[in-house]
Amino acid sequence: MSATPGTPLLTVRDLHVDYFDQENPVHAVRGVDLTLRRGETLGIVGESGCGKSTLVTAMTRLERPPAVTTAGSVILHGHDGADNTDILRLTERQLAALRWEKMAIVFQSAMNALNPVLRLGTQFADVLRKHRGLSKKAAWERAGELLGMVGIPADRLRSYAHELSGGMRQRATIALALACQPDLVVMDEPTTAVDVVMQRQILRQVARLKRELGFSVVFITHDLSLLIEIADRIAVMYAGKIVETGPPRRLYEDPRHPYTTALRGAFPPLHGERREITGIPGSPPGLRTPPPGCSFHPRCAQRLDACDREEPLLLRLGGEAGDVACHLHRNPATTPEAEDRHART
Ligand SMILES: Nc1ncnc2c1ncn2[C@@H]1O[C@H](COP(=O)(O)OP(=O)(O)OP(=O)(O)O)[C@@H](O)[C@H]1O
Repeated sequence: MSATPGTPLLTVRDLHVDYFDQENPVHAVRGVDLTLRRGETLGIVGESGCGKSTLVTAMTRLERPPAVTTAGSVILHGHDGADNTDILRLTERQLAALRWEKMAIVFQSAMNALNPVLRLGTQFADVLRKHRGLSKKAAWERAGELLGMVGIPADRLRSYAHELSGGMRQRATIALALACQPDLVVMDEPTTAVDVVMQRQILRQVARLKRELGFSVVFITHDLSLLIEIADRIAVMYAGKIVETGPPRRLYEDPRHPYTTALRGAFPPLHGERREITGIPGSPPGLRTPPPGCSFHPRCAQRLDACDREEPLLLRLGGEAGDVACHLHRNPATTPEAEDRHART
């Protein structure tokens, strides 16, 4: 983990994931491009059903049938750009070597991540012995330190998951994810099952650990206000596509995509002035047959003639401002990925 902060850690290109559960599949991820830099927190936000979980499970090869990754690449960059690995091309054995050590995932429900019939210490020790080659005694000691990092006393190592509070369980899964000091920690709605006070405490702990240990985070939520507080960069996802990216401040003060504006209105800011909360009319489209053109057009108050016919490309806004895919913003310079895609179609 000594590589330079700010260099790319993960590059996702043109990722497509379908659920083949019926003759007409669900196109849950439809050509996603993303770059995660070392040491950064990238937030992915969107309403339920926009494809966030499908995206991160495909990126980490944790997707389950009937999900199939049909195209794309997910490059994990080695230190200083060397040893690039396409995660989608790895064998199960190669993947097993990456899991925990390079990337770990924290799911929404800690109960799913922790084994109910094993003591916490046994679960931590299993991972540490397998991936770190520690002796049983050293593994239990290290497990105690890891729990300590998230504010859980080491004597809880003897507890079973059901004996812990919801907040403690979630913090324990975060500690477990950090056991082998991975470069990447994916967090899929890690704080939805806990109350707001615990949520803040957990997020503060994650931010502190990230500063100390230097890992990168991909953080998924439907709450844009939360990401404004914790993310270095945000990607807004709608109907299986990234429709806007940018730094939190720009996205909050000057959202360009009408969907981002709608999401901002749907969640109260955690700090600052109080605003009226406005719901987003309608609901995200079914992804077996996504709407033509811009997928948001049926719900968009600002739609133009082209919106139900032409699909807007993700265009660069310039500098560090990010990208947007919306016909209201046709002028920004085309991204290299968009040009490349254009040339191929
Ligand atoms: N096992 C499955 N079989 C068929 N379709 C699925 C399956 N799982 C998810 N989908 C569909 O894939 C699309 C994306 O779902 P996904 O769970 O990735 O969205 P999400 O943004 O993570 O939502 P949430 O916040 O509710 O988890 C949705 O249309 C959903 O109905």
